[in-house]
Amino acid sequence: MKSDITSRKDIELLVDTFYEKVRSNPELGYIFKDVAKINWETHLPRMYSFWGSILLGEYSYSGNPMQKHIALSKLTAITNTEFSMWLRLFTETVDKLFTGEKATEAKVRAENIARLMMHNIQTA
Ligand code: HEM
Repeated sequence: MKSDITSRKDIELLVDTFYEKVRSNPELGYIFKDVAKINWETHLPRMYSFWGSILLGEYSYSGNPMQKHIALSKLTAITNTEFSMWLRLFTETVDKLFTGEKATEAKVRAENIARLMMHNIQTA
């Protein structure tokens, strides 16, 4: 039976599963591989900290995601199409693995941040 997101282990499972999907997605994978040339060994722990801070109150993340995504959008198109796909994969991952208050919060926060990112990219 599925349960809620309650531990660092849950966050790591969520993030790992989500980025597995992202990496093999035709619309998103190349942005990470070819445009940002991501180092997964550093990116994944940053994302554990990001979601751990949002959902578990860890205070372990420091960074400026808005600035990073604006910079990225100058290198490749990041439009409603890419954001919709990102959100679809994120929602699918949360729903496949978890259920509960934190699981819902994860989806709501992702949607709100995505909306703000889109707005900032479009007006940058
Ligand atoms: C189309 C949608 C998105 C794409 C293609 C995308 C892509 C990327 C890429 C390539 C990076 C690595 C940047 C770098 O290290 O140079 C990154 C970092 C990051 N992304 Fe996204 N992203 C998207 C949406 C989102 C959303 C909606 C969120 C939050 C809910 C998010 C949160 C983050 C965070 C926290 C980082 C780490 C920033 C840091 O290094 O501190 N991203 N993203």
